[in-house]
Amino acid sequence: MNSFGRIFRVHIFGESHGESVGIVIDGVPAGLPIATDDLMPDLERRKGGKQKGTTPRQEADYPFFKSGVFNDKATGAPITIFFENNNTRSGDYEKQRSFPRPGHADFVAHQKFGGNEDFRGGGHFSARLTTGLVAAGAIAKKMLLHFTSNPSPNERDTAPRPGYSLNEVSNAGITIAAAVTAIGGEADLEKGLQKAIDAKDSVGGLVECIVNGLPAGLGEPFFDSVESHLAHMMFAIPAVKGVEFGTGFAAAKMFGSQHNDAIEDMSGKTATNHAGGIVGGITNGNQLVFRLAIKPTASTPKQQHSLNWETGQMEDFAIKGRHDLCVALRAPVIVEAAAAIALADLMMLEQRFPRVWQ
Ligand SMILES: Cc1cc2nc3c(=O)[nH]c(=O)nc-3n(C[C@H](O)[C@H](O)[C@H](O)COP(=O)(O)O)c2cc1C
Ligand SMILES: C=C(O[C@@H]1CC(C(=O)O)=C[C@@H](OP(=O)(O)O)[C@H]1O)C(=O)O
Repeated sequence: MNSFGRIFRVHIFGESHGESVGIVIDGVPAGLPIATDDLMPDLERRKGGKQKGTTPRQEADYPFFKSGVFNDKATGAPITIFFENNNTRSGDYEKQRSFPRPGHADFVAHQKFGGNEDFRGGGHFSARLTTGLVAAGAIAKKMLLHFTSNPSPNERDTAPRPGYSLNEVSNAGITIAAAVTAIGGEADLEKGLQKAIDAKDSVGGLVECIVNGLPAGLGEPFFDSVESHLAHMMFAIPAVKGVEFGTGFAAAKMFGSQHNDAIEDMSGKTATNHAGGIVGGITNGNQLVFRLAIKPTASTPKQQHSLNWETGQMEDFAIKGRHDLCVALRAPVIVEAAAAIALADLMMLEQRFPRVWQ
């Protein structure tokens, strides 16, 4: 339902204009140091109103720890974090209620939940809920940073299992970085955004994510391939409409001899990385690379023609409110968090974390 993961498991809750949004995280190893300051940098990156083209709705996004943290360390019990919603303007949504927004979840929410849904600000569908994802992601990132293939002597008793030596070059932990690489097809992001501003419309974008330091051997050949696990998580991010790994869709236009990544040595290092770090559903120890297509914001300022479900007619209307002109701008930190959560779960499934937290 609203949960993801098997060992490092998250459960997301809240509504954009309700009292709060947040996340429950199960499976965080006891003893992992956790402080508000660990979460704040990523929560700041996610906030609206800090760069041109993002929503002017500003919230404190201060994480309240409600359970699972004691003396600044994870207790091993579920961690509950919540964020208050204080800067809501629900009137905008009441006024526009007769038009279920095309591209947003108003219509499907109504069909599925029979009018009981909290529609204000998109309710439970809103990107407001990604605050919880980013908080859980910051904790997952911290766990991943501790991964080292070359543990210090006191960690050796629970060191990574033998048989997983392929390309285990990471002594710097697993690091994740995502960035916007295009807006509306323009590599010059400023230009892409300006085009939308000039057209008084919203615009889509491309986000690329790179993970370094992953060991080989994560994932399973079929249903639990790393691509499946990551894509499952990535499609939970509102407005994500496509995911490709490595060369992705462009691979369909290549010869095998071009696409194959020559293996250079017994570490498994490859000369090229068309595979994007995953072969047979399993990480091969090379850099993990994937890209996401992010659709243009549904709530565009441009006039639209769609159903007024009170009159039963298609009519012109325009959405007034505080919206992101380009969702992709705030997406990278969410993508990193989503990747960190999915990968922390895979690492725990493979028992790849040395026991470093007391
Ligand atoms: C960071 C971020 C910010 C978003 N901001 C808005 C917004 O201001 N207005 C809007 O209509 N949609 C916004 N969205 C997208 C909607 O939440 C999303 O399109 C909607 O829930 C329907 O889900 P779907 O696009 O995945 O089908 C945002 C998404 C993200 C990731
Ligand atoms: C509040 C956030 O983003 C919101 C995401 C969003 C949507 O439809 O997804 C719609 C807007 O909501 P509102 O109309 O209440 O301002 C954005 O501001 C946030 O990210 O914290």
